Amino acid sequence: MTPTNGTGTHGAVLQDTEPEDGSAVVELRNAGKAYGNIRALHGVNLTVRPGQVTCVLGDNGAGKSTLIKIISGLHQHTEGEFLVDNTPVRFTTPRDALDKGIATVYQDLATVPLMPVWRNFFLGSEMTRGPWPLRRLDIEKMKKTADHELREMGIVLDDLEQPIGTLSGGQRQCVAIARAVYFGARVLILDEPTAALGVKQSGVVLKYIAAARDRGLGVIFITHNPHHAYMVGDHFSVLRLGTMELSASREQVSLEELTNHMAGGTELAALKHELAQVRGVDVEELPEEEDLTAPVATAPEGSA
Ligand SMILES: Nc1ncnc2c1ncn2[C@@H]1O[C@H](COP(=O)(O)OP(=O)(O)OP(=O)(O)O)[C@@H](O)[C@H]1O
Repeated sequence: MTPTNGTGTHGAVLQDTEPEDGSAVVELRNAGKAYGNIRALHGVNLTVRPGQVTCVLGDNGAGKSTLIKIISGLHQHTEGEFLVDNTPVRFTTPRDALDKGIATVYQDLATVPLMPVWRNFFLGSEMTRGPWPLRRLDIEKMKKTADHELREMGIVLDDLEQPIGTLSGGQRQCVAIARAVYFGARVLILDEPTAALGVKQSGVVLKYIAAARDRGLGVIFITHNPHHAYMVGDHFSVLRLGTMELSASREQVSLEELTNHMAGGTELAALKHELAQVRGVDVEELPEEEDLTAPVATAPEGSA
């Protein structure tokens, strides 16, 4: 269900230009970004299609935040092209991205902890009723809609009146995902949604990432964790020091290869060698050196 009247202007606006053939909604072609003399991102190719999860992996400082900021309208690219629905764009504010249906769920979630769940669901896009100047918040409708939308995504909460701050981190992520879906996002950018979560909670969030994908959204899932990425990903892009080191579809890369790539095969092999010299450190569980340094196929450009 999508919003009709009275939902304000802050949610992502549903576009009626959904590509029918699974073609790219968002595409970066040789894109890059320099902050003054610092080149944070260079030569990056990324394709986001409806109904697919594109995972962007990378260690600290790899350029993940810079990439998100370009797509979500916080920063502009300084190299290459950024296309939405095959048309080159240059967003100047996050509002431009939202207008194209690109919603970002940041790690801090921008919620008001003491406000009820339903109130946070509509924060900044409240439903109202009655004519001006007697217009008031339509509390009943907001509660009912939030409840319906959360259930549609398979999220069942005991009480929507409870302050959102009392939910677990995973539940809050799920509410944010359901909210973006309701407000008509076509592309959902998730900034390390499982980073601060335990195993069970991460599983719950991964389930809703899959639910958003099944509802036809293109998802960009930013993560450090190759295991989480592999559970839901259709395509994997690994950034290292601002460049894209690997771009491969699920068929082209195994979890083991992805993990080795993320770990930085050569560095980990060197670390294993060093750790082997330290008494009391068991290096048996680490992969063999030849596995760590084995090259992984990089998909040809445009095969995303
Ligand atoms: N506003 C800025 N001004 C100057 N340099 C920046 C700025 N933002 C990021 N950088 C640099 O760009 C590079 C990429 O940073 P970015 O934050 O995109 O990486 P990241 O993969 O998101 O890292 P993390 O996981 O630690 O957040 C880093 O070397 C960083 O120091």
